[in-house]
Amino acid sequence: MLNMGGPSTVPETHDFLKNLFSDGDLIPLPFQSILAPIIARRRTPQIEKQYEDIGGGSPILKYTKIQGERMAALLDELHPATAPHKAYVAFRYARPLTDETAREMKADGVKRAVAFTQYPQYSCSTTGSSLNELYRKGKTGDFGDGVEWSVIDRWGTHSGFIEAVAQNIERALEKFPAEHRSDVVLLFSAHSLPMSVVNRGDPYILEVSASVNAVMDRLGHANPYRLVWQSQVGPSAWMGMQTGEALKGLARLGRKRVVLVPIAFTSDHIETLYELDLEYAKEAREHGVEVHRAESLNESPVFIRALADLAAAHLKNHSGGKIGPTSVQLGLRCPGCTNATCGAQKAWFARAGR
Ligand SMILES: C=CC1=C(C)c2cc3[nH]c(cc4nc(cc5[nH]c(cc1n2)c(C)c5CCC(=O)O)C(CCC(=O)O)=C4C)c(C)c3C=C
Ligand code: FES
Ligand SMILES: [Fe+2]
Repeated sequence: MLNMGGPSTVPETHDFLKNLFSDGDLIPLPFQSILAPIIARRRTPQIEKQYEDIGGGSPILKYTKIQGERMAALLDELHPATAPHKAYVAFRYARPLTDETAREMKADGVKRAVAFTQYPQYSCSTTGSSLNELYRKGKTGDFGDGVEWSVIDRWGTHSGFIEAVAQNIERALEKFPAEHRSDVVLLFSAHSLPMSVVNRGDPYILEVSASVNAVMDRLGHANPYRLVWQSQVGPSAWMGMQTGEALKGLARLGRKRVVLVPIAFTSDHIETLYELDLEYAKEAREHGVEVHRAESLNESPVFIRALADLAAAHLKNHSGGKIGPTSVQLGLRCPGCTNATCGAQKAWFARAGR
């Protein structure tokens, strides 16, 4: 289960940020190995405070373990041919990092593995970075020899995922009086991307939009909605409109009932708990807006069932060389890609299942 991870405790914040700013697939910096520790150190106090404010750390490891254990148990029933199944976590910036997980899988003697991204929608800065890291460790044998790999690289319109999000929206809508419910604006919010990433042809904006469209179809288009973008960092241009500005704009236009919907991350993190709940919602309330947030998927049984369905269908179709070990879409690099690792990664995974 691939994801970025987060500091489980406040003192882990510095290492998390250092790993994040050292990732050239996420943030390409000149003199990266020199600049990354400097930027990380400078940013640490502010981000530590945010993790303190949300209860002393990121819950992503806790939720990923729960999701993985329950998914694996369901999979044993849904796809007994490949049982027993075991979920491992490989985070990009926090423990357990890929090399730690590789050692564990090697010690367990794993021979068949699925790289299952926990980002529903594909971006080269998120899933792409995790796959590049997995490729680097895989090709040097860190996971052991002769492991058959395949990849679940995106699933942003899977019906079980869409159903789980829709149910959480319905629960949030119930907090408004029945007579006002159909006026409530659904404000879908996803982590933004720098325009330099969008403009090289990254698929994330399209895929997040497809998720929103699928959720709205499931809800029968009963509410007006927008997709907006949050958490931009640094001075460069990022995809907009920004979530905070959108909330203020809606207030100005007299649209004072809003459900905020996190759509690109499956468990709580500082962006839901801090930015959405503490910053934006508080500010919006000051502008007279009633805001409720749809819960993150966290332990949603509908969502965990969706993960198991995805994995079962994948194991059925992508084992033993019947069809390729990855989706067709993973094979296409962004038209503007200049990162040689992306090409090598795709070629390696295309062979890894054969
Ligand atoms: C799908 C989700 C995410 C995308 C896409 C994404 C792209 C992206 N992020 C940065 C820079 C930073 N992100 C940071 C934290 C962070 N990012 C995501 C998710 C996505 N990022 C999450 C969930 C988190 C925080 C973890 C948490 O617990 O909330 C940070 C560090 C925090 C900070 O310093 O503000 C940075 C930096 C870039 C440059 C980027 C696309 C290229
Ligand atoms: S940046 Fe998208 S494939 Fe390299
Ligand atoms: Fe980010």
